[in-house]
Amino acid sequence: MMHNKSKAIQDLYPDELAHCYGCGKNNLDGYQLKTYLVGDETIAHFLPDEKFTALPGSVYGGLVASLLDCHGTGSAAAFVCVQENINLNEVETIPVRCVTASLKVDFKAPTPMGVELKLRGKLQSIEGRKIWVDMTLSADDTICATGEILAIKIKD
Ligand SMILES: CCCCCCCCCCCCCC(=O)SCCNC(=O)CCNC(=O)[C@H](O)C(C)(C)COP(=O)(O)OP(=O)(O)OC[C@H]1O[C@@H](n2cnc3c(N)ncnc32)[C@H](O)[C@@H]1OP(=O)(O)O
Repeated sequence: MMHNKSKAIQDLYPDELAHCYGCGKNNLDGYQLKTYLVGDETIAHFLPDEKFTALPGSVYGGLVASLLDCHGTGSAAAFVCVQENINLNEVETIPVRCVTASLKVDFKAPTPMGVELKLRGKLQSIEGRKIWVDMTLSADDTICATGEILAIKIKD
């Protein structure tokens, strides 16, 4: 997948904060989701293994929520950097880390197995340490789930 030359947000997390099961580069058993800042939105792709089946042929909702969770915190960190004029192409590690305070998921359609899923994130607003991001998770051209996250920027 081409995402210009930018690194994934999660690959910029410092090693001591890169163990998340959903997106930590240092968690070899985890999903290792990769979120990229592309223009004014964030993108990630994920192909679920069959073990994440709910009903035959469809992806279990907990995985969908996990992907939105990790894409949301990564997106929030990226949007804070944009606001603070931090160029992600010029840093070795990202100086911002966000955790999930609240996550809302709406399941719109069954998420099919065997299709690469696409996650997109758009900044809704930033208020102090609070960052709200709107997300979609799609398979081909169908939006299977939408998500809204409130992420909190961790204090230094
Ligand atoms: C130093 C390093 C630490 C290590 C970090 C590990 C990072 C890696 C982890 C990787 C994770 C990967 C991703 C994952 O999976 S993260 C895993 C799931 N998330 C968690 O486990 C987070 C658990 N919660 C907390 O740790 C704290 O509650 C946090 C850090 C979120 C805030 O506690 P903190 O003491 O910092 O701040 P605050 O309480 O003053 O709140 C701040 C503002 O936010 C508002 N608010 C809060 N909650 C809600 C809510 N539910 N709805 C609406 N609003 C809410 C609150 O009113 C306030 O607003 P205002 O009054 O200012 O207007």
